[in-house]
Amino acid sequence: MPTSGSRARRAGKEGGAAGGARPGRAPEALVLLCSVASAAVTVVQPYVLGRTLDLLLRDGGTAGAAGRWLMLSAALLVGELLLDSLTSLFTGRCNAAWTASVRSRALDGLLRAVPDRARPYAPGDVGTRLTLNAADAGAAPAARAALAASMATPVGALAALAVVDLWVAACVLAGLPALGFVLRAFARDTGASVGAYQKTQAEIASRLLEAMEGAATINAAGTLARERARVLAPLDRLAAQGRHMWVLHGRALARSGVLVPLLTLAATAVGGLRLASGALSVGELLAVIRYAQLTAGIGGAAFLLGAVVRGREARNRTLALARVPALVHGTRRLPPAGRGDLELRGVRVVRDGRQVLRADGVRVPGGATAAVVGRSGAGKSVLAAVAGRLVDPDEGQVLLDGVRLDRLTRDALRTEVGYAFERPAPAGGTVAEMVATGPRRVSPEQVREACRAAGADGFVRRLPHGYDTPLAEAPLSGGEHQRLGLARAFAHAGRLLILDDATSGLDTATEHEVDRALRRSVRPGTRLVVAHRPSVAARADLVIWLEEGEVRAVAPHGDLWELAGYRAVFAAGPAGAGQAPPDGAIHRPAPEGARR
Ligand SMILES: Nc1ncnc2c1ncn2[C@@H]1O[C@H](COP(=O)(O)OP(=O)(O)OP(=O)(O)O)[C@@H](O)[C@H]1O
Repeated sequence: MPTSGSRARRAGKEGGAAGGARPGRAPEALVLLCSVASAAVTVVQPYVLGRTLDLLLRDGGTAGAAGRWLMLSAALLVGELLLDSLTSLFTGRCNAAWTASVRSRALDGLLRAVPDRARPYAPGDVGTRLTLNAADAGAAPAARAALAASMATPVGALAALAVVDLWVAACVLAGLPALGFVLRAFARDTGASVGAYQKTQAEIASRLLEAMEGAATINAAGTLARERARVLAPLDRLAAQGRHMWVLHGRALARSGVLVPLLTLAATAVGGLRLASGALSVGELLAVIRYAQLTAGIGGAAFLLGAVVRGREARNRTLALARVPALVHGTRRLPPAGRGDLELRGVRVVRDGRQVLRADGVRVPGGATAAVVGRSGAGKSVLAAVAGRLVDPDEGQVLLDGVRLDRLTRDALRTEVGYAFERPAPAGGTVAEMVATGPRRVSPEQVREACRAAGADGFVRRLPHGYDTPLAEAPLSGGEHQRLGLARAFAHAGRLLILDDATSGLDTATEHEVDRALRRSVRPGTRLVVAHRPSVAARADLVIWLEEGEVRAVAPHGDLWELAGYRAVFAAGPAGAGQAPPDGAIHRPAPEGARR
């Protein structure tokens, strides 16, 4: 039997494969082909040039064979230029295709991830991985192809050198190990330093985003200077890491910069001696000097090697997001006539080794509204997350109309179980699109109806372009934003709707109106409402009362209000402290099966 861990890992892999199709080897192969062709032309050029010179010296500048070789030299130059242009074009396309692929795989994995598992990745860190790191990772395949091709020039030049003169070739070959050593040392040292640099970049981005999110608090507390210092604290480390990278680069370039002229000089000396002894012609001397330069040019690979190493580190960082474990969905559907009976059986959730929720035998009958109540940190959001399968419990099961949530298809789960949160994500470009975005197809009329039910229609119509106002241009308060989130949940309501603090920004009167509209105008079903106000609990059919992660009782608010411990929850609560429940609510009986 697969463990939940192995299933989650498999889902991560599946998730990673589903989005951002890999561009395949074609773009890389085109870069390689053009670079190798260009390298071949580069290798042929010195021979043709040397031959042309020898013919010109022999024929004294008269037309004929020398003229043809001259034309060939010119054609090779033009050909090299064209091939270099094509290499640039294909490199750009290859980089773009791989960057898009790596980025979408990472984003796809992140969006499918179990929220708890994605929590360690701070928003700024994710931003850096998806932008800078994804671009570096995307540049690696073309750099790898160019690196392979860059080897073709020195290897081809060395072979050509051996054909023209073995002595000069032996002299150049003797100096090559030193260059190889320089490159190897560079690749080894630069890998570690690039990884550290990328990590620090992400750290600064994370701190900056945190500061932007808490800008109002920072302003109010007058801690701007301290916050600036906190955000920029890793800057010195980043600068040191950057300097270290440049030192490594510089050292590799300097070493190869000394070695290359030395090698060329030695080759020129040996070639000169061979010319003096009559073993080489003037044109051949020209060719061997150029070949020695090209062979020693292997040092230039340091730059490409740097890009490949940087790309490898960046790819690991970016694709770590694609490997965040995701939920695995089953194959079952819900019974069509089900009313939304919800049951938590032996549920246990553990975080950091601590039990944060235990709920056994908790039932909410189909069509009932259950308020989840408890002090801050009691486990209300954890229960809400488990009840709609945003996360799986560590033990136990959650059943909807008798079917385990983890056995449902993704489609069945997301069309039949909806959520609204305290801070809804702004999906879609315009206000109407935000409300319409979801698992169901929603008409403009349904969007307006949902907005009316959520108490959003009035302020939306007062926006500059009404429902077509882009969200970025809509000056919305926290409560208005929340109402749009509610409208989206209402428009897509399935048989279970979970509101996790989704009305905390609404005044009591508006909240009451929304509740009435929810009962009248939204598809009927079971509701689970995380509540801080006694008025909300009083309107619910039953209350799930949590204390320190344990279900203390499941009963109507009226019954529970008799208990001092229950009343104390609201006395300590953030809103509605000390309010008495409306009379009518106290005596309302719980629906059948709701009591424990
Ligand atoms: N991913 C997590 N890692 C560690 N602890 C967690 C995690 N998620 C929740 N917890 C802990 O579980 C407990 C319950 O959290 P939960 O968010 O459900 O509280 P809550 O009742 O909704 O509180 P509030 O009313 O303040 O929102 C808290 O102590 C919280 O720190």
